[in-house]
Amino acid sequence: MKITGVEIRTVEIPLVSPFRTSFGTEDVRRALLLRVVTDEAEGWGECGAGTAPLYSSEYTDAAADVLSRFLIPALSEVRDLTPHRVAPALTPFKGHRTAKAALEAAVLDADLRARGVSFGHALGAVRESVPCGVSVGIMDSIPELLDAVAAYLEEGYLRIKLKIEPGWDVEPVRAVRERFGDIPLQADANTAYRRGDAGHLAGLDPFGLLLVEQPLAEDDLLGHAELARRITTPICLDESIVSARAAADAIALGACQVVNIKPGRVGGYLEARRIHDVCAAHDVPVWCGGMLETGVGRAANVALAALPGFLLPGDTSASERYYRTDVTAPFRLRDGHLAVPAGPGLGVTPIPEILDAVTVATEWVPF
Ligand SMILES: CSCC[C@@H](NC(=O)CCC(=O)O)C(=O)O
Ligand SMILES: [Mg+2]
Repeated sequence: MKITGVEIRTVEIPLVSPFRTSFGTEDVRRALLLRVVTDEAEGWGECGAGTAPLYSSEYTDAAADVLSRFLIPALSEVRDLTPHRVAPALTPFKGHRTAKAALEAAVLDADLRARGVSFGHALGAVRESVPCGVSVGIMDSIPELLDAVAAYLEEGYLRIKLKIEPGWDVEPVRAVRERFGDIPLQADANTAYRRGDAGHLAGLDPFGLLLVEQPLAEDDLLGHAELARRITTPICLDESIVSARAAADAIALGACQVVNIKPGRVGGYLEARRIHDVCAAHDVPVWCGGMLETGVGRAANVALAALPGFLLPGDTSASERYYRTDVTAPFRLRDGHLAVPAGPGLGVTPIPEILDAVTVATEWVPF
C-alpha cells in the first residue's frame, strides 16, 4: 500500500441539543476527519478530541496542528508502512493520543478496504450487533431529566448513564430510580469529585448503580483505590485509562472494577484491543465509551464493542442521539442494538455533499 497523502478536514456539526457535563456544555461538535489516500483505497479516521481542552489536554485545533506538522510527516518517512507500524512510528511524539488514533484508524481503514476485510473482523468481533446505552447530560431540573430518560427508554436504549457533578448527583439518581425502577443505570462524574467526597459518594450506594465512572482526577489511582474501599458502587475509570499499562496498574491497585475503553483516549483501536485483552485476563468487564463521534468514528467503535470482553452496553448510541444529519448513513437503534458494519474497512463512508456542508477547513498533507 502506497500512501500519497492525508487530508485533514475540520468539521462543525450542531448537536440536536446541548450536552452538559461536569466540565462544560457542548452544543456544536468540532471534529477532525482524516482521509488517507493510497494507490489502492482511501481510509477514514476520526479524532475524538473536544473543541476545548476540558475532557483532556487535547483539543481539535491542536490535533490538526500536530498531525500536519509532526505525525503525518513522520509516517511519510516509514518504509513499507502498515497499520501496525503507525503507533511505533509516532511514539517519539508525546501525548496527542486522539490525533494518533485518528491517523492509525485511517491507515487501518485504507488497508482493510484494499484487502476487503471489515474492521470488526480485523479486531476480532464475535457479534453482529452490540447492545447500546445512552449518555444523558446534566439538566436544569429533575422533571426535564425524567422526560429525557423516558424518551431514551422509549427509543429502546438498554442502559442509562447520567452525568453527575457536586449538586447534581444523589437526587437525580434517586429520581430516575424511583420513576423507572431497576433499569440498568450508571453515573459519570468526569473527575468532578475529590477524595474528601467519599462519604457523599457513598450516598449513591443505595441505588444499585452498575458503576460510577471517573469520580476523581485522572491521575488519582490511589484515591480511586481508597474510594473503592469506602463505597459499594463499582468504580469504572475513563480518563485515567490512557494505555494498556495504565489499565493493568489501575486493576492491580484496585482503583477500578470496570473499564470504559475509548480508542481515541488510548491512541488507537489496536491499543484499545490490548486494553480489552488486559481486562479480560483480569475478569474486568469493559464497555465502549464515546466522544460524540460522527458515523466515521461510530462505525469503528461499534466494531470494537463487538469484541468478546465488551460485556456491558456502551455509549454507542444512534446517530440521532447527537446529530440531525450524520456525515455517513445514520446508525439506527434496533431493539436496543446497533448493527456492526460488515463491509470492507469501516463499512461506511462520508457522504460528499453532507461532508462538504459541515467542513470548515481542509488541509492536504502530501507524503
Ligand atoms: C463531551 S463528553 C465526552 C466524554 C464522555 N462521553 C460520554 O458521555 C458519551 C458521549 C457519546 O455518547 O459519544 C465521557 O466522559 O464518557
Ligand atoms: Mg466518561
